[in-house]
Amino acid sequence: MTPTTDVRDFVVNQRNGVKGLVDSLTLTTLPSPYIQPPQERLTSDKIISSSSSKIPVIDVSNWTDPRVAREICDAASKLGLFQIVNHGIAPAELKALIAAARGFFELTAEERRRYWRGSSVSETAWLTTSFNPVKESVLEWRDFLKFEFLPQRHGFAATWPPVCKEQVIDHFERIKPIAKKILNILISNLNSAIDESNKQILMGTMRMNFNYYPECPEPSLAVGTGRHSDINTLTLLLQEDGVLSSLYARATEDGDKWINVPPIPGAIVVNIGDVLQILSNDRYKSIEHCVVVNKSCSRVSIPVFCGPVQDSVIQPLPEVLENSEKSRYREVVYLDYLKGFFGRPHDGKKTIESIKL
Ligand SMILES: O=C(O)CCC(=O)C(=O)O
Ligand SMILES: [Fe+2]
Repeated sequence: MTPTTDVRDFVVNQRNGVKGLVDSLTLTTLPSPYIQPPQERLTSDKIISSSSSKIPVIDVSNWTDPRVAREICDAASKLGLFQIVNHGIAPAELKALIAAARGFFELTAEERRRYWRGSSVSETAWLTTSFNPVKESVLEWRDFLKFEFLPQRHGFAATWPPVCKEQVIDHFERIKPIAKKILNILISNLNSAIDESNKQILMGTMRMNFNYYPECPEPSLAVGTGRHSDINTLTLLLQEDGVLSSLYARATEDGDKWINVPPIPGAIVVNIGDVLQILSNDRYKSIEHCVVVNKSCSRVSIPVFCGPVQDSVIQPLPEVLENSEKSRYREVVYLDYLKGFFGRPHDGKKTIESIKL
């Protein structure tokens, strides 16, 4: 990269990512394609202190304890986000996964580029930058590698990067039963059950991101991940320990106030996605969240997204509408919903709003 190279071209079209940008230049100011308009910056006046409002931390060491179900359903219907501890995945396994993600981003730009979206050597893993660079007027300060978990397809992971392949498969396998237990609790609380009619909607697909946020010369002007709610059913996110003040959740549905979701060693952040909000006809809330970047250190986060298969029809569960309650959403095929979300820049809860009746 030379001083005259166009930054957007270097990062996006030449497939270097923002990691490639920080590695090839000593940046002292934020390049203009990353400068967010003031309304998108998370300034301190928008942040609620964690002493006045807290993210629930739920001990799930005994899944059959009615307290666990109560706390999960309560958190899903209020904030739409909570953390779980004592979930059974060993801290050393989580650390190994974070190290594997860092290992991938420490490969050379040329090695990383082999996985770039559109020409990746793997059909089920691809790397890209920002969120939707074609549609975004301002880019997000993030690269991410996405994995699709297709255990029924022979050799689905054969071409995944060797530096992280084993850890990613292990993590999918460890997260799956935990996601299932949480979904079971949430769905039972709606007087329904996970069965043949809805299991492909609830967790027919599992995807994982390695999100990588490089150190940023002027973090207050940038965003790592812009405001959005996840569109799937349930997300289980691993944050890297020690990188504070990064993930923020909207504190109230109206108003521009945000609360930090602090990393707790060994914990997993769980958030409700749009599909669960729709299935429950608004009893559960998908939570808007965003990520702030850091001046002195990079950060890795690893969400696992459980969600519907593409041809699922998404609408409130029949049990929820039993007492002639009206559906608040028009039914939608998940593929169309995906296209709506991925077809525009991150924009809060615009996708779910677009199908509100
Ligand atoms: O980096 C994080 O903590 C959250 C990332 C996120 O919201 C996402 O990948 O959907
Ligand atoms: Fe998210």
